[in-house]
Amino acid sequence: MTKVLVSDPIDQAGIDILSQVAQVDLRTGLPPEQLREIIGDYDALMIRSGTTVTADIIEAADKLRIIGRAGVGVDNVDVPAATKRGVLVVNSPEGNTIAAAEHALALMLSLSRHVPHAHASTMAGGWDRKTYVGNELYKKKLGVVGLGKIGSHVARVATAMGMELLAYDPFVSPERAQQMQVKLLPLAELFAEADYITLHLPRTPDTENLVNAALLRTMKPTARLVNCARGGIVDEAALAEAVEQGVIAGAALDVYAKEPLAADSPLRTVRERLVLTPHLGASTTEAQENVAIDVAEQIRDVLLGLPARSAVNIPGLNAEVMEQLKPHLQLAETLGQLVSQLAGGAISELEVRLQGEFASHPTQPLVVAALKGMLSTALGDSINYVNASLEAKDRGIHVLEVKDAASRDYAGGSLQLSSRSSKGNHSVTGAVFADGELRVTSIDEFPVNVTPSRHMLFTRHRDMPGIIGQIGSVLGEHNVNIASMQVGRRIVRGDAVMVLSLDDPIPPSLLACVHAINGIQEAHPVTL
Ligand SMILES: NC(=O)c1ccc[n+]([C@@H]2O[C@H](COP(=O)([O-])OP(=O)(O)OC[C@H]3O[C@@H](n4cnc5c(N)ncnc54)[C@H](O)[C@@H]3O)[C@@H](O)[C@H]2O)c1
Ligand SMILES: O=C(O)CC[C@@H](O)C(=O)O
Repeated sequence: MTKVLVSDPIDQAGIDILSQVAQVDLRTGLPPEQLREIIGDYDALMIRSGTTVTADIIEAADKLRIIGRAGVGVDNVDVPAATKRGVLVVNSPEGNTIAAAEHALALMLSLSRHVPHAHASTMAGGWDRKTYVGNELYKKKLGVVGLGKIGSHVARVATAMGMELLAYDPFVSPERAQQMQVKLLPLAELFAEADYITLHLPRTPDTENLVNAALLRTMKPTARLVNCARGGIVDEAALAEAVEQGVIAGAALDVYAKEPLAADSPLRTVRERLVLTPHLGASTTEAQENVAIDVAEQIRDVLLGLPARSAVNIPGLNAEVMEQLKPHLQLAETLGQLVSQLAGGAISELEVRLQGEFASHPTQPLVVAALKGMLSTALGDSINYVNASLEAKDRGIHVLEVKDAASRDYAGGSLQLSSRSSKGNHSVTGAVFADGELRVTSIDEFPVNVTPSRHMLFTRHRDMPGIIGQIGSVLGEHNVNIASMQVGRRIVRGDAVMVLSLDDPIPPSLLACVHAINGIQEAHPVTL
């Protein structure tokens, strides 16, 4: 029975989707050691930000095929460890964009009009209209750090509110910024000029403690900071001090370096001008339904053997690409299996050559498929689209990608894989014909026209009378039935290759007899 563990609270709509294909166990708040103990039973894990999936947990996850993060950030998942183990990580890149953007705007308005503090004072019996005089956002400068999905929505709404938009995002083009009526500035200038600063960038080694004491000191004393992105981007102790001492006019945080926020965090001692929420950015009914459906559908699809649309650890290979390139990926995988079985040993270099029309397809998915096929000969089912590139790298396999658009061999182009190993070099070429059929079109540069089949035998031999008959007789003596046969040669009575499609696997004793035939130079059984 396929089993999915849901270890954080998710919307029922997600549970309903998962229940179509699996037994769903909802067990929230598990301590890490307990999660480690039970994870081995599960095929899929669905989480929000509450569960941290460490390398240790992934190590114990013997059956796990997919981790689904119902949200954007996957910083609570050890993605490299998952990749290494061949576990797919998927997220919901857009399901909570609006929710997070609106929370950042809510925090900005809370700061400018002192809403939380005025509320607390009124609830405590007060009627204080002097202390809580605010400021308008209208005509103020808003600095957006990280102009991605959430930052862009904040920018659009803030523009409509009459704010002047500044932004810092090293990956956004001046054209895009101009289109959004946003002035791109270096980070230091943005911090010095803005009246409000809102952070919408990921936490990475580059952005950790980006907003530190020194940067906070460059802000205007009237300026305010909002972080609804990720904890750890702001130095919390430095921020508490800057707000307390009036270095800046206020700050609002939704996310923290360590969550839940420690009881003794210096942030909890700041009584005024600081607004804290407990990671509520994505907590709207709408966003929770969106992300639960988005991620549950991907888990369901992957458990059914279909591709995921938002895979974090297979760059460039989403469901759309996989559907479009399906026969081409199958060809790359098949050629990968063929070349590794022809090589018969550890391959040190693989050249992936996209010829003619093939060169118009994205290279990366085809390379991954070729590596998956190639490595599956030795590693079996443990190799997949997730870990193929990493495994190849770990094994020191040098991968070369060549695009030769000028080649005109087949209408749809062709794909050639060439391997180098201590036992010699081999190459196989294949094409996808108009009917979607795969063909092997050359082996070691000898032209053939072979439809790949489950059991095959490849020989390299002298082109001389009688040799084909002898091979046929040996197969017959071993009760191995030939389904089809192809011979390829470049010159008469020179070297030749033969490809036999067989109905049965080749026993080792048969292979020894084939090798013993006079004129046979190489014989390789292939199983696809
Ligand atoms: N508080 C919440 O509940 C909540 C909810 C959703 C998302 N988030 C967080 O919000 C952040 C943004 O999410 P998104 O969906 O907009 O992501 P996104 O990928 O669409 O945008 C991120 C932007 O940050 C930019 N960026 C990367 N490094 C940068 C750097 N060093 N300096 C400046 N910009 C940089 C990128 O170019 C990109 O444009 C993420 O950290 C995400 O985890 C928080
Ligand atoms: O799960 C949550 O509520 C937070 C999600 C949010 O931080 C995200 O990165 O999508």
